[in-house]
Amino acid sequence: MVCEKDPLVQKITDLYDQISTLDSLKPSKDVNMLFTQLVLTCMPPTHIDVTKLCKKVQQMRSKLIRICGEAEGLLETHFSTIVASYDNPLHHLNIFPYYTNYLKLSQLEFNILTKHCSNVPNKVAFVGSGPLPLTSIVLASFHLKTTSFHNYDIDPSAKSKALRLVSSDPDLSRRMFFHTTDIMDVTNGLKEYDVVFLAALVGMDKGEKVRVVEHLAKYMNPGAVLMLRSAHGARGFLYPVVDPCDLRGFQVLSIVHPTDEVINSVIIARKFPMPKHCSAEHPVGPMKLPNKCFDIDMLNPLLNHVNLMEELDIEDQLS
Ligand SMILES: C[S@@+](CC[C@H](N)C(=O)[O-])C[C@H]1O[C@@H](n2cnc3c(N)ncnc32)[C@H](O)[C@@H]1O
Repeated sequence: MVCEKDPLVQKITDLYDQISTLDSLKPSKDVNMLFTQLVLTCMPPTHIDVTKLCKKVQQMRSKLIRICGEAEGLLETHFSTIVASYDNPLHHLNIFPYYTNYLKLSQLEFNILTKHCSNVPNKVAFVGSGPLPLTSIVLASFHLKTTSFHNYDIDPSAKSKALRLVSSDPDLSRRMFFHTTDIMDVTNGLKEYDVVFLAALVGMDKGEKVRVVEHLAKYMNPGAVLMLRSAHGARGFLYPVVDPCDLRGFQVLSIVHPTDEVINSVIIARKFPMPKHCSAEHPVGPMKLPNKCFDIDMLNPLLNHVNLMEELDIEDQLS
């Protein structure tokens, strides 16, 4: 059990106390300084397992994740507006301070996707795309150049802001679509996608995340791929952690934990083909191989020498 006496937890708690008393979470010198300190504190690999926190620290973590989510939304809105003020917004994405992080995260997600999928996806959904849909833009621009991207966001302002970024680009304006809706209200439309990305901030606690995943399991096409963003170690104080056991209805193929400035872990899973004895209401549980398969490879050369830990690829185990 990890409690508040742990030195790392004490440091995170101290930063939480300062951040939670800020008048506003909008980007400013103080906000940027505190969140930079928080990210640098949570980034290094650590012994901490956020599923084993004492009640008091768990409560602080839940509040901190929501605060980080709100601040991230405000940061993306702030920079989306600045980038959109240029004639060719897509040539100015590097104004966003975490643009290179998204380049690396999208490269990693593309490498993982191509490792498990032989065909180039025709249609991809990104759930929780936000006012600055960098993942869709980077994947569409550099990696999946014939794929169409359907971006879903519950926030009405996200669509109008995102459209201002891509509408001046002849290629992306034809391949990028934006929908304002709660993903829980999208049903049979989910069947159209070869790949669904689920943003880290959709489902802010375990219960919410599981409900979203179960909804996707119910309506996604059998055999379609789900790419989820999670967190590992102390990074679990910044983002919700997705446990393979939460992925009922999916076969978990690989889990990758970057150890550099790419904060999110990446999980790739495939929706089971619907067995005869199951129905959409009662999806089959995840095929989770015994834990002995979940060895940690410090560096997997197949993934372009990105600094990461990879939990062994399940499909290799099955072959
Ligand atoms: C701020 S963006 C940040 C995306 C971030 N890069 C990530 O990977 O999570 C997260 C977006 O998810 C959206 N969102 C949260 N819950 C949602 C839901 N149930 N359906 C659709 N969008 C949702 C929020 O409105 C927000 O704009």
